[in-house]
Amino acid sequence: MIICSAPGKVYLFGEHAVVYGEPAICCAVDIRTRVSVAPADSITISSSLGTTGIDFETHPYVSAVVERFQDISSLEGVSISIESEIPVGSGLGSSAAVTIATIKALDALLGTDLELDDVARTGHEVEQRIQGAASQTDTYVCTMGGVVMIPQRKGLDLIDCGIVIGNTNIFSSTKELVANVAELNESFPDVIGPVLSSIGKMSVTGEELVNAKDYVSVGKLMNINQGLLDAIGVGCSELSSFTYAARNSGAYGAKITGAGGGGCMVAIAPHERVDGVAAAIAIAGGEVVVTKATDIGVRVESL
Ligand SMILES: Nc1ncnc2c1ncn2[C@@H]1O[C@H](COP(=O)(O)OP(=O)(O)O)[C@@H](O)[C@H]1O
Ligand SMILES: C[C@@](O)(CCOP(=O)(O)O)CC(=O)O
Ligand SMILES: [Mg+2]
Repeated sequence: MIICSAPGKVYLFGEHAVVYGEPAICCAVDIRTRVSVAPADSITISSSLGTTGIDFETHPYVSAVVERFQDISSLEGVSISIESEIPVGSGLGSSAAVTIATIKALDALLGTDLELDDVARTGHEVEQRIQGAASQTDTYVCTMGGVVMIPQRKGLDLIDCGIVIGNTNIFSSTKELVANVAELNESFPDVIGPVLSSIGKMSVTGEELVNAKDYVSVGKLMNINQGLLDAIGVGCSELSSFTYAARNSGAYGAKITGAGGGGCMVAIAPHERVDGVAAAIAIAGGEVVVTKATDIGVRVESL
């Protein structure tokens, strides 16, 4: 049996705008999805969502990965088992993590010898197929780890501060939220276009600030980014309440991470303020995950 794992991620800046070609800064975090694969007579995919064969209702991402390997190798049967610390449909990149860990595990099992760039590219193609429109951000960051600027694929310094995530536990589908933003952009292109390009400018300014470890300024920009995410309709009252709770208890800054509409917000905070920020988000009703940036991308855990 082969086991591979891949990390989740948070966006410091740029979700949604990155789908329109604007830059984003995304950070791999220390919560992971593990995928085990073993030779078998037929195809079985088993996760907390159920046990199926190739099934685009229950396991769209993993099914699409299996179909890719059927195209490039002689794959007929395999047993795939998924365990994840990343909440599903939450903005933490669970779809990218399960996709990338499955690609790496099947690559190791079938000896297809994919380079890391090929793993990321194949993962992006799968996200595009299932999500409709998808940027390369989640699949690239989850493959490589670290803090990455997209589309430049430039590695930035790992952020050295607390990362506190607040989960609304409201499931939100990235595909739907991306489609909603597209609709808004079609209705009001002259209004939404500049909002998306302003978000992109925050990533450009944010790059230098991250590398300078100026987290006070990074936090201020994250707060501005949050206002613009609200403006494009991907907020909700719980996300707003958690972001204000985090800011009022000493976070550098706080915003939605990922698709929004539910899912998670992320705060960055001085290490000594992490407990206070976590408590404030919990009192506001959030399920809290305290984590840190990681430079460990996809990896083989055991062969
Ligand atoms: N542990 C898992 N096991 C099986 N499928 C998963 C798992 N985690 C995520 N997925 C797939 O990813 C989808 C959620 O992806 P998405 O809507 O992009 O949200 P997220 O923000 O979590 O990436 C799920 O509906 C499921 O198809
Ligand atoms: C909204 C978007 O920018 C990020 C989505 O992230 P997640 O699936 O919510 O973790 C979409 C994308 O980049 O493909
Ligand atoms: Mg996703």
